[in-house]
Amino acid sequence: MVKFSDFGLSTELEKALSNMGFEEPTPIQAQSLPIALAGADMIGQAQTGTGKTTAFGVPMLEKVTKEDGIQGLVLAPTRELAVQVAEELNRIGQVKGIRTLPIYGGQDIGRQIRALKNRPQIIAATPGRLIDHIERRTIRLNNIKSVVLDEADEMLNMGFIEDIERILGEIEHERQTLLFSATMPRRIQTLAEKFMNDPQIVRVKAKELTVKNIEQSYIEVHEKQKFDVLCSLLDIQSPELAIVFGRTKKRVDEVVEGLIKRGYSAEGIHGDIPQAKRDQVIRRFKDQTIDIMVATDVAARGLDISGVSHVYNFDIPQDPESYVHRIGRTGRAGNKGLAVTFVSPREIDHLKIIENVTKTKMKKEPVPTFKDVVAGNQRVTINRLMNTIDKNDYDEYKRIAESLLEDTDSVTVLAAALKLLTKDPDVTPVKITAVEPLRSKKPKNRDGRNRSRFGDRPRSGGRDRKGGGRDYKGRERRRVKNNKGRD
Ligand SMILES: Nc1ncnc2c1ncn2[C@@H]1O[C@H](COP(=O)(O)OP(=O)(O)OP(=O)(O)O)[C@@H](O)[C@H]1O
Ligand SMILES: [Mg+2]
Repeated sequence: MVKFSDFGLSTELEKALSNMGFEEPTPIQAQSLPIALAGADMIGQAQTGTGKTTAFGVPMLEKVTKEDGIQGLVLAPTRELAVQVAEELNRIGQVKGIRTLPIYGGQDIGRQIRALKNRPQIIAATPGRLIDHIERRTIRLNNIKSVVLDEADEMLNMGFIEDIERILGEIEHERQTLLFSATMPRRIQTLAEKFMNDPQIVRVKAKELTVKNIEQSYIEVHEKQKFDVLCSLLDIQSPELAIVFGRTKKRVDEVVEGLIKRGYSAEGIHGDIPQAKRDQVIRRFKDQTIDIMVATDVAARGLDISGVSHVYNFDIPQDPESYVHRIGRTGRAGNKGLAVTFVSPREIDHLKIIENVTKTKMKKEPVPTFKDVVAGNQRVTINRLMNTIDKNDYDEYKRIAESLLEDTDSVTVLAAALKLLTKDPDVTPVKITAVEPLRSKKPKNRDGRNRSRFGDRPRSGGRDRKGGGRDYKGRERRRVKNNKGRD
């Protein structure tokens, strides 16, 4: 068995990893640590939730010193991911006194400039905001020793290539470059050839692109029925935490509104929601104040939130990569997860393409019936009742119970109590604007050029991660002109 102590790590980092409860390295960590620690450039591909952050974080943290200013740079496609990577690197790097600062669009730039005065050694950034800082000369990259492109393929999808070229152009001196993702479309090769120095490729061998511990199924459902089916599944499966993915921002807004109307605690996240609110939604989801997060693909990549037991694709994802990353928000670090994808009858071909590329098969499940929902709600009540019995904290009710049982038999009392406790299926009317089914196309055109014909996705790779007009004005204007703007 490989151990973290096999890699000659500094005692501080080895201790940090054991403090985090990491007993042994995951396969991607075991395979990439020797290469990355030796200083080589590397491309790492491994399934979602298998510890890629630590696989690149540890070599970077070993390389930087407390002095010398900013020496490590991680680029990530979304703001939430930049924040999360910074948190993880801070947790590991703390013992060595290494600080990582997240730098991302939508957050007050003055606040970031002040935070930079604390002299972090590592920056985890989204490309757009980093360029703002480079232009303002508030971040200098002349001491960078190591660069990581996390979710590199997604940054290409989003049209960040020019930004990345520009950033790496600022770091032309000798540096180590690492590139990580769960999916590696061929276009990555071009990026690697251009920016990396003879990179070694580490692929954790797996038959499927998705992890085994996620149970995958699909339900063939007409567009108009989707919302009711979602509510039925939420009642039947009662997820600990669930992420519902929708195709567009409007879709996300409408689903959130509908869920709230029917009494679920849900909030949405997409590119038009102000960053402060986005941060709040993630926080509230993490601490389980809300238990459903509805999102566009902005939340599909990299997010590691423990307790996410279910992923629902309210709309089938655009491409197989998106599917892999979306469902990968559950079933992380060896935990189990369940992913259900809604497919309208005309989208079955598209589903087959996803199955072929990911080399998986989704199990077809029937549309749940009213009876299933009632049974699901009853199960929830019984679980609650059993939990209460376990807690043994109901002495004050015992006397009332005894007096009730003097006049009525126990089965009747219990049945009435169960009925009272059990939620009726909520049929409050909810209207969700219908969208056209996704037409299947050969998945070869992934550069986003044709995306506008699907739903209301913006043209030109414009997934959905726009900075909301808050970024540094000059850049925002230029991006609008270039028709690519996010972050
Ligand atoms: N060696 C380890 N032992 C146990 N848990 C680990 C280990 N390494 C990482 N983890 C945990 O596994 C979870 C997933 O890690 P991480 O977010 O790095 O996955 P990932 O491979 O980057 O996934 P994605 O492709 O979705 O970005 C995290 O909660 C992390 O703390
Ligand atoms: Mg990751």
